[in-house]
Amino acid sequence: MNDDSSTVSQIGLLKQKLQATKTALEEINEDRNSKLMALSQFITQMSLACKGHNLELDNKLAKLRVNIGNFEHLDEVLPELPEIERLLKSQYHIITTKLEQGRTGLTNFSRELLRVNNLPEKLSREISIFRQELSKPFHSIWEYIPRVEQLIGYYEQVLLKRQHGETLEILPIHRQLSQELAQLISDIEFPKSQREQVLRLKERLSSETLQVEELLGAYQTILRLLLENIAREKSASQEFLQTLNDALTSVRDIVSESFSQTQQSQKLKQQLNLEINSQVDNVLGSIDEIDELLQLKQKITEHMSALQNSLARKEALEQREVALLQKSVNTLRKELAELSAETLSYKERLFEQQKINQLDSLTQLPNRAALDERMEQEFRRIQHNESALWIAIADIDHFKSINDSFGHSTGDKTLQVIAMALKNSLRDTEFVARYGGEEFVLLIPDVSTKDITQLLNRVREKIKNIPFKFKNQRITVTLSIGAAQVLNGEHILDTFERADAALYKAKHESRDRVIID
Ligand SMILES: Nc1nc2c(ncn2[C@@H]2O[C@H](COP(=O)(O)OP(=O)(O)OP(=O)(O)O)[C@@H](O)[C@H]2O)c(=O)[nH]1
Repeated sequence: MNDDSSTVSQIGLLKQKLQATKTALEEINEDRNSKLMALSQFITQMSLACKGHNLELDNKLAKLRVNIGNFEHLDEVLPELPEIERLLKSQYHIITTKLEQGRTGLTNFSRELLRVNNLPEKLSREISIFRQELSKPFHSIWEYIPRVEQLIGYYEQVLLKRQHGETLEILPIHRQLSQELAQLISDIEFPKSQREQVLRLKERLSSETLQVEELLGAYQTILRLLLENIAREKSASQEFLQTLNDALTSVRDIVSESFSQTQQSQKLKQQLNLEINSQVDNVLGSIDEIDELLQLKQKITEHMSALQNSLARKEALEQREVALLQKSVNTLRKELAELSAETLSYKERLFEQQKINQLDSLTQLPNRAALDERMEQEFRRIQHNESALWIAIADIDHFKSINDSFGHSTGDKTLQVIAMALKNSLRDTEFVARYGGEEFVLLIPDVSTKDITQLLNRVREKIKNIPFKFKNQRITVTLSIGAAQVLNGEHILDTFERADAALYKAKHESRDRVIID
């Protein structure tokens, strides 16, 4: 009984141990399975991260993932591991090299961005800091991507700046080009209809706030206006030439028609003359031959009626000739009247153009071309009647400072006021032209050496007394004037040189004065 009971208790104990072992085994299995599951998940993540870099590695990781999920195939996993490890190492090396290359690429690209002209200071500073940060190596692709994004952002800012032109600062070369264009515009005479637009353009070209795009636009506009003018002038000339050609063609047709008609009439007349002569001969013959008075009378009457008939035909022919001639003359007159009207209007247009070409568009004073012409005329005149002629060159003092302090358009208005004042201070026989910039040339005939100083000082004082007020500031504008008289035997251009030298002296003797050579 005791043996039995001890056996039973041992079995019970063993049962308990077995149960405990079973439970422990189940726990081990559970633990193993959950670890394998975690490992499988890790491999899944890893294969996702590596996917696409290396096909062999992708396959191996996929197989590993499947085998790890299946305990029976675990021993197939182990031999694969060293190979997977090798592939992973090589992949790491490849990625590190690529990241390094990427970092060099970003560094180079950011350097190029920094070289873009006129980068805003803030952007340039940001890119420099970015470049400093790039000096540290990247450890993963996740560090690389934000850098690329950052650099793209900088690039966008540079592009935007270019597109909107917000900060495309105007360089000295642009300023020089705009000054040259403004000067060119001043030298070209535009028709009245375009003057306002050209003046506005000129104002913008001299403005401190001029943009590069505006400069390009100005070039484009001026070219367009010039082309329009050339086309208009060309078509006006073509029209005139066409009218002239048509008129000449119809004159030629009329002349040749009337010539051929005259030739035909001439032939007919010759025939009629022959007829008339032979009829007169017949009359004379009959007088000689016929003695019988009655018979003679009859014969002569016959001849006379034939003669009358021929004379009437001749008269009709001559009347037709006169009528035709009259018609030709009328047609010719009409053609010539039309042609002369056309010529007159063309001449007026040419005259208008010539006037435009000789006027300075800003001040409406005669320009340099007009001055050259007038100097030649005056020179011829004084050689002919040996009278006096003075050339005076007047230059506004420190004009640049007016532009600089109050703006170019104030400078323009000042030039207009001074031009008007100069014109009004001269007599009809005297002449003033805008020579260029802030320089004016006066041609003064028939004034003695004694009076010229007084006259020019009066002009100088007149300008000085103009009450200019810019930005509520009273400004006195003065002139320096140099003058010379054309001497006997001297060419007028040499006189001009002397007047210019006198002006130079006036400028160097503290300005606001007249110096006579
Ligand atoms: N507003 C305006 N300025 C002009 C025009 N033509 C020339 N100028 C300006 O005239 C100025 C002439 O300057 P400078 O030659 O240095 O002479 P200045 O300042 O008058 O000095 P001085 O002649 O030595 O007394 C320049 O700034 C030109 O840009 C124009 O049509 N309009």
